Amino acid sequence: MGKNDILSRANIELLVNTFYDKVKQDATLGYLFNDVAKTNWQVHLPKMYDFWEVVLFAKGSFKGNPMMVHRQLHEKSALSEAHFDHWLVIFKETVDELFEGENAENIKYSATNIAGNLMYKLLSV
Ligand code: HEM
Repeated sequence: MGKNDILSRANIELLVNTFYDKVKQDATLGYLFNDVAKTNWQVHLPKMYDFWEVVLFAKGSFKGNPMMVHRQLHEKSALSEAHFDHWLVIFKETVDELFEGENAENIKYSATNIAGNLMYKLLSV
């Protein structure tokens, strides 16, 4: 039996929840959320559902400024290429664990582009 594709908001919620469950406990990334940003997960998770709904389905209501948020984070505690590479590994791994199909490929592709863009703007001085 193959897996299903990412087709709904509920699917995005599962992906995002599973991804951040790993990130929270991750040796490379966890402290940035837990100790540096002191993330309020009840706020951050719904924001991320909105974000990916806009990226994947071009609908929804994400309001935010990812560039500014990551720049502020970077100023508090330096981000490196290794952080972004690892973020992407966990993200792609989580997508592949749960889903399969055109949108699953699209979301990995978008994540790679956005990560590359953030990295370029934050890390190339
Ligand atoms: C080095 C890798 C990354 C780290 C350590 C990181 C960390 C964070 C943290 C700490 C926040 C703030 C959470 C809070 O409000 O407490 C955040 C917000 C966010 N991140 Fe990342 N992030 C990374 C990469 C990415 C990538 C690659 C994407 C998109 C593909 C992304 C999308 C977002 C979005 C949309 C927000 C919300 C921005 C807003 O509130 O306006 N992040 N991230």
